[in-house]
Amino acid sequence: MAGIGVLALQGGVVEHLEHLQRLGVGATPVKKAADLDGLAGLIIPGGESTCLRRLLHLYELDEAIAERFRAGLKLWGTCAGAILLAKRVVDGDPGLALIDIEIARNAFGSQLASFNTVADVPAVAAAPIPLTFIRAPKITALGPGVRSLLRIDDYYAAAEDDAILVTAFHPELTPSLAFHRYFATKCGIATVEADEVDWRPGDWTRYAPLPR
Ligand SMILES: NC(=O)CC[C@H](N)C(=O)O
Repeated sequence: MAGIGVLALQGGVVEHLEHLQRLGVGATPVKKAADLDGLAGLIIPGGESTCLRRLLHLYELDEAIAERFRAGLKLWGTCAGAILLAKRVVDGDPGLALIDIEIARNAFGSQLASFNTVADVPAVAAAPIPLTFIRAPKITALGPGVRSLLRIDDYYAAAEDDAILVTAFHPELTPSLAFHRYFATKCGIATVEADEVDWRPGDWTRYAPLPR
């Protein structure tokens, strides 16, 4: 069965694998090009985008991912992963440069400006979704062919084209499985019913905002 890989060089890997497993989706850590064999989708996790860009190059995974992408591999970048997938990085160098968006790194300020919020994302789930932003970027412009999934204030927090999903936040660090289910569907992979972790806005504290 085709599954979904999680790039496992640096950053938030385990939490993505666990969310996929809760949905009954085959989940594989990807450390080298051969690990991409047979995958329908790849998640590029959050972490540190300059570090990830260098590691992708060092392990020759940048070329391998671009090649598989041209052959139909679907991609989802969360936070640093979204930065790596963007064609334009404000004041920075692009990485894989595969989706026509502009993105600004560290756009909320320092790590202390990390925060949780809750938003309606009608294309992804009927109920509001919890969102965790950690020294997050802002998606500042969308090219033709890219759709907004969530706009907040002056930025896009989630967007997609036909083959790539990008989120400025970290769904894998929340109790919600909605974005993982959405990406699995985009990859043509069926998910199991429910197993949605029960939560109510305001009562999930695992990643509460840091004290000032
Ligand atoms: N949570 C994250 O992935 C943070 C991204 C990080 N600030 C960067 O620019 O690489």
